[in-house]
Amino acid sequence: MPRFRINDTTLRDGEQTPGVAFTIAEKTAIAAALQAAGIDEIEAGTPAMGEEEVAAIAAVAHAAPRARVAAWCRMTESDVAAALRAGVRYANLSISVSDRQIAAKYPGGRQEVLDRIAHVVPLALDKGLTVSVGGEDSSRADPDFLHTVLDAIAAAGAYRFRFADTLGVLDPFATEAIFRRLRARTGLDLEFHGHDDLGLAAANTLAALRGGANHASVCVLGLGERAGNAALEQVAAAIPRLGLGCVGTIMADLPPLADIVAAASCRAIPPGQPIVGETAFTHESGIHVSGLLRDPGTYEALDPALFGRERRILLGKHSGSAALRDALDGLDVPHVVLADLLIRLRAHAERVKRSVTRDEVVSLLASAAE
Ligand SMILES: CC(=O)SCCNC(=O)CCNC(=O)[C@H](O)C(C)(C)COP(=O)(O)OP(=O)(O)OC[C@H]1O[C@@H](n2cnc3c(N)ncnc32)[C@H](O)[C@@H]1OP(=O)(O)O
Ligand SMILES: O=C(O)CCC(=O)C(=O)O
Repeated sequence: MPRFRINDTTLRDGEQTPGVAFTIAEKTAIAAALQAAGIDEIEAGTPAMGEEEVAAIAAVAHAAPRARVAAWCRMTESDVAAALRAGVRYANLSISVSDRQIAAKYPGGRQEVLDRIAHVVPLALDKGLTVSVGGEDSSRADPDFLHTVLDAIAAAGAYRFRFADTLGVLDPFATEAIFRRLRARTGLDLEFHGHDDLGLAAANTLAALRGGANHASVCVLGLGERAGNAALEQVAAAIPRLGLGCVGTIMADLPPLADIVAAASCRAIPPGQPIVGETAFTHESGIHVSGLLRDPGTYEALDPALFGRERRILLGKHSGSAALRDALDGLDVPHVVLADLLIRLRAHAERVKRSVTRDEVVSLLASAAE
């Protein structure tokens, strides 16, 4: 079973979510929760943003001494110098690799990209940093040039290449094929960083792992630039569930971690958010509940207890008689009354537009008897 590394970038790409801005106290609280949840690497921020951010990254490293705390840097000497001021031991040095971005950023074109890698990576290594190189816009890069970049990174002494689907334009089939080619080309560690513009970030991340990546770059709750990144909790839960491999993540710590991040980012967790949403383990439909009451495995792919959560069965418009009987346990309700009660329950649920409580059902039962 391969052991995949879960690298969280909530404090860097997650904070790039429009409108999200963490204080140092929030950053350190998130970092401590990430470490407690067994997250392998924490990308703590962008030191080039200034001395406040440098201090925040230093505080994160202090708050999570057991995780690998990394700084995100552009492929420049000055960004590396800023990372060193933050006192981190790991740096993710990023450079654009698609011709579209290269043309807009680097007057020296592809050669400048290769020259920067050859110059800045050894300089960072000399200063004691462990270096991963991020290829911005890798998904739109010329595959042959990407291979040249991989060779340049390996020659310069970095240990990992981060393939970024910066614009979120990949699908899982293409992603797996790309990673099979990259894996065949290089002995470097490979990381996938996916964006969710098409809602495929988590699926693409899993496809990259299938294809040969051994690191997943993710954000709690799928925060991140624009539509966000792959959600940490989805990727970490899916890897063992799908039999792809194992992770060091402590699943029961994911819901409290999500609560901390939601509060710090002033964003409510959508009720149906996988793993951590309020209704992620809640059932209403009659057919499901009838099956669940006999065997939870009939309609449950993930055991809520694994995530420190509980299964809930709620009454509503789609309830059936098994759910009603279960809710009214202890009350002897004849079959015909139950059938009438179901009709009343459906009408009531439509009126109130929410789940219906047991007390309300008992009142409906009483009014039926009048
Ligand atoms: C896809 C991603 O998520 S990439 C990460 C995005 N993250 C951020 O932007 C973090 C927040 N950013 C900031 O605070 C600022 O943009 C800073 C501090 C990094 C830079 O600020 P400024 O110096 O004012 O530059 P500005 O933001 O206008 O432009 C970015 C500069 O970085 C250059 N650049 C962009 N990517 C890279 C790279 N990977 N390597 C080297 N240089 C780069 C751009 O070409 C531009 O250079 P120029 O100033 O010579 O034109
Ligand atoms: O190059 C990297 O480290 C990735 C940067 C990023 O966030 C992206 O390209 O989406």
